[in-house]
Amino acid sequence: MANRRFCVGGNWKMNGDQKSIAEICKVLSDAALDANTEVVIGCPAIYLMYARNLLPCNIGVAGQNAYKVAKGAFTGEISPAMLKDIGAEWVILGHSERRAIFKETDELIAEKAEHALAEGLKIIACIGETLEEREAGKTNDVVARQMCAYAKKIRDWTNVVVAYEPVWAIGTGKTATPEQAQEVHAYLRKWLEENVSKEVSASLRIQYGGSVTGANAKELAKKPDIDGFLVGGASLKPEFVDIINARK
Ligand SMILES: O=C(COP(=O)(O)O)NO
Repeated sequence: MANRRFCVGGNWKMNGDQKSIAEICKVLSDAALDANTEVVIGCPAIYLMYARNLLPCNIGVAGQNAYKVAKGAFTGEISPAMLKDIGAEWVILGHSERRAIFKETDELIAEKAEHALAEGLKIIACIGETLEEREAGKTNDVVARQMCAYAKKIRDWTNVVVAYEPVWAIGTGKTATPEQAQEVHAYLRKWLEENVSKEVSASLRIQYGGSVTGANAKELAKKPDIDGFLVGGASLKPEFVDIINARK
């Protein structure tokens, strides 16, 4: 396996309340987690400080979105500076739900990435194709287009993790096979080498996301270009510990 620290993110999306968040934070705090795996929790913004105070410091917390400027008249938005101010070290950007439901464009997401990095946050930059795009044989074209938009704004990839999340696998139970996921991850590694640098291609962690569970994580984790996961539904359950320990 390449020398990239395995990184597992939980994306709680718009789920949870104080009681359930305290419960899952206790499960994570009490669990014997693989010290070689970096763990990041993407918590709803309103509960970030609460989760930050409940989780041990070896588990990072992430916003699930942030705007492209530090402050101003942007009702309802939050900024990377605010995330940092309350102890969040990460932000998830470009999730397919932000793209599909909230109509975020490649360009806006890339501007958000640029600003979040400039503010000192680490980012999980999401990409992924729809079922229609895959069935039309356009998977590589789509992820290349999305990566190109990020690459126009990202100068230093040190604090970037990319999450490849095929939209057709998110929340559907139709997980990409390890071979399907590895094929796209390998393509992304090649794209990075050709369009960014050999060093970034070798060092950048690429997470897989889309119906990852405690039952399928180990097989996915065996693939050489899968460097972790971005987990939705299963990150709200105790089985998230098994996913974190997939390489243990
Ligand atoms: O959206 C996802 C994946 O969600 P699921 O694990 O529920 O498919 N990660 O950001």
